[in-house]
Amino acid sequence: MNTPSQAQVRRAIAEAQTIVVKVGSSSLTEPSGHLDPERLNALVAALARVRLMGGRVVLVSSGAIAAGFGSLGFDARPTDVADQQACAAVGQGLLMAQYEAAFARYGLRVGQILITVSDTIAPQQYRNVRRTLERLLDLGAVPIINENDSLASNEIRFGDNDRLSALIANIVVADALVLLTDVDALYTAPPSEPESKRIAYVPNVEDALEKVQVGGTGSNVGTGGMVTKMEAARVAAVSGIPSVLTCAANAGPAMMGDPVGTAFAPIHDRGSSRRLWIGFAAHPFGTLVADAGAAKAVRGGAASLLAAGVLEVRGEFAAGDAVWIDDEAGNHLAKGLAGFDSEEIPQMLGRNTAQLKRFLGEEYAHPLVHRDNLVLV
Ligand SMILES: Nc1ncnc2c1ncn2[C@@H]1O[C@H](COP(=O)(O)OP(=O)(O)O)[C@@H](O)[C@H]1O
Ligand SMILES: N[C@@H](CCC(=O)OP(=O)(O)O)C(=O)O
Repeated sequence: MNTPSQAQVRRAIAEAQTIVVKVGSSSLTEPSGHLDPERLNALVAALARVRLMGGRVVLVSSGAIAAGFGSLGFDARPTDVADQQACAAVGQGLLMAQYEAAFARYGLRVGQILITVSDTIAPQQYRNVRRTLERLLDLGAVPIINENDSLASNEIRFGDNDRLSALIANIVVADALVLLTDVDALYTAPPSEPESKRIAYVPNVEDALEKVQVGGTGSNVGTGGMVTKMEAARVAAVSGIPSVLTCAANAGPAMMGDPVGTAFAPIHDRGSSRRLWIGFAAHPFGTLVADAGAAKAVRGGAASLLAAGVLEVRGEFAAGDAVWIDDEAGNHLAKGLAGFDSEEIPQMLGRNTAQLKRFLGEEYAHPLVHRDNLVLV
């Protein structure tokens, strides 16, 4: 696709029918671990305006831990996982109560959805998330999403909501992604560096990743810093979704297409949201090692991975979990959703469909990974 101009990208954002907005902890809370209702209300005013003009708005809001730790007696954001889980349990309720009241002033309803990483992996959960979001939007409500921090642990969590917001943008087939944080734009280096300069437009975020010096969080409540925001902008861009990054105070102008913050152009046409989901969200639990023929077929794009072409299975996974498909040299060829549990697979290896049917039964005469569930990497 041709690279659009900055004006075209800004216009696409202004005309977006469905828009996903992500706001970070530092934009909603005080360093003391309490909500800042004034800033939250100002954000809601900007979102309500878009909603009342007919836009479909999905809010991905961080801030549960940062809104909860103060009232539980912590001086700073706790680092212990159980403390974080407890703070999130308290803070998420406070956050939603404030959002509910703020949106109600505009006659708008909100609906809370809390997501864990495992919900983004399992196909059935993925479908549930999509269906609930679509129905909420059809009913005119504003879905408010956060990671389910009370059930997340360090080993398996998004941690920040930046990447989650890009995945949500895919699920709801958003026309734009807005990343709101505590800096007004992406800079050539962390803004604390005296030489850093604002970047108004990024035509190709993959190229920019090499040129921009990105750092971690600048606040004591945020987590991902600019690294995860760039990753979110990249996922959106390769999914065909334009994005804009700015501070929460600029939410209104950013959604109106004004030249604030940093705009990121889409770099591909829009793909199937399910495939993007597999490619970006699903964490592989194991590996299927393809022989040379199967590797060639998978690389070619349109083939399923058949048991006849698989040499080895590694790891423990259930049918529907994501797995790597590697060649014999250990290179990742693709990511896909397994059609069988890992323990069922060894008896299937090397057998063609007729043999699988004869020796193991009809239910085994299927690909290990169907081509509809497979994404090249
Ligand atoms: N190149 C950069 N341009 C802008 N900000 C950067 C850059 N590198 C690092 N940062 C830091 O990223 C921070 C925003 O990330 P974070 O604190 O995680 O915010 P949030 O809580 O909104 O997710 C900024 O405050 C800034 O200090
Ligand atoms: N889900 C967590 C988000 C953690 C976090 O700090 O995220 P962010 O502010 O987006 O970098 C929470 O609500 O506290």
